Amino acid sequence: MSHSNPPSPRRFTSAGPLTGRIAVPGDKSVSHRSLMLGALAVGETRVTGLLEGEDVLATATAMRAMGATITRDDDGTWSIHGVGVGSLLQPEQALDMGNSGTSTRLLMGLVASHPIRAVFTGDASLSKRPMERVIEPLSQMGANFEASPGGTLPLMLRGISPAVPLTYRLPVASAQVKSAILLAGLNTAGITTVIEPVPTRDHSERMLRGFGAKLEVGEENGERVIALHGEADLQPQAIAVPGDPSSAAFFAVAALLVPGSDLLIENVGLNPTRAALFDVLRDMGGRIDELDRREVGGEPVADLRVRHSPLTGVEVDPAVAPAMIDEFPILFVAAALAQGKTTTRDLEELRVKESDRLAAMAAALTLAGARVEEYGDGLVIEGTGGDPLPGTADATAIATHLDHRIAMSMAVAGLASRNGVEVDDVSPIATSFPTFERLLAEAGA
Ligand SMILES: O=C(O)C1=C[C@@H](OP(=O)(O)O)[C@@H](O)[C@H](O)C1
Ligand SMILES: C=C(OP(=O)(O)O)C(=O)O
Repeated sequence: MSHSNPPSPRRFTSAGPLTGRIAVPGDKSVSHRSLMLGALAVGETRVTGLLEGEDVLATATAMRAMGATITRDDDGTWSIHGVGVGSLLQPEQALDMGNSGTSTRLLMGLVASHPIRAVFTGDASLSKRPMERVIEPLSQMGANFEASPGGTLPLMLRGISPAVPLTYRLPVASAQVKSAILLAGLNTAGITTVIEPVPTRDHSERMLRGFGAKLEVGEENGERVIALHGEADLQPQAIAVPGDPSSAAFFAVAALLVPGSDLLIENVGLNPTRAALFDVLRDMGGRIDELDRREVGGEPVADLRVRHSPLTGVEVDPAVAPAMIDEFPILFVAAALAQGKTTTRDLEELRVKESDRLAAMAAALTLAGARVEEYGDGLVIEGTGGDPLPGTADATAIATHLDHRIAMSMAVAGLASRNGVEVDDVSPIATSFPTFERLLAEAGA
């Protein structure tokens, strides 16, 4: 789980166009939440299309350690027998969260309002990420923390029951912080309220309602107000997880960049709080058509037909950033091959993901021959106008810093390069998209 294995370097080179149809694995955010909410419902929740990536498997292991029975049938359907809100057991060993920020922060919320103690550990990347953003509101609800200096993992959390309901205005746009508080609110008498000045992905709200929690979403002074009624009774569900738009993003950009490509990506989740990358790519001139729009598991989905297109640089509106927060690394690759300049700003949050994604992508694209300027809060990229990037020299490899999205973004850059791009370690890709390389091969790249 924690990537102690030796790194697996890989060179990605231009091959043929991407064609045919592929299906990307299930959405990571929805998969985590299916396991967590299933573990809190009494009875059997069944989940199809669950992402079987390391991050989600870390959540499954943690929920088992706290009492849920979680199994996988031969046909790939997952079954979760939950313990009920308020009945999580104290885990006997430390919860190893691997590389996963979502597992860590959301589970901290769950533990916070149960009378149990849990130790959270993670890999070298996760151990640098800020946890103070959840420690602060969960402490206000009554939980007690012993964290490493700077509010990082490893940390010990002592939950409390009854916890105190909280009204909390998010100081950073973060679905993980919002979700941690709402999950803590499930076992807290009274109403727990989160105020979001900037809307973030709303899977928690949709799924909490789907599981039968009483949750109201309103608007006050232009801010979203989410109120959860505590001591909830969750009902088991049948969940079909839509394909992950954050995974589809790599194939969409690859197909736009590689001449001759015409690729169908099936069953892509297009929740408006997630899908802004596809709008930005269309603004850049990308031919991305939505076919057969429908609903899967309470989320809008469509098949995406993506054709090679000349792209033009754009100024990305900071207001759309939360709806494409994980897609900036791959957008930067698209920008590196567009005609003219792409400007991004207000992206400080990218510095506290699995890596500092502004610094990592600026260094990586520069090494591959792109023209990139790094600022405190964003990148400005002058594209090649469609010419392939030079690529990396034989003895140099892109540093991925245990960050799956840097590895996959630079793999796509390799497909659109003259000499190929060497990535120092592809093993982190298994955290969110274990079938990435197989699907690249299937699509002909
Ligand atoms: O709630 C979630 O499932 C996620 C929220 C986002 O993180 P932040 O809340 O830190 O922005 C995102 O980057 C992450 O991949 C998944
Ligand atoms: C930021 C990400 O995930 P997490 O925060 O769960 O590690 C991501 O998948 O890009």
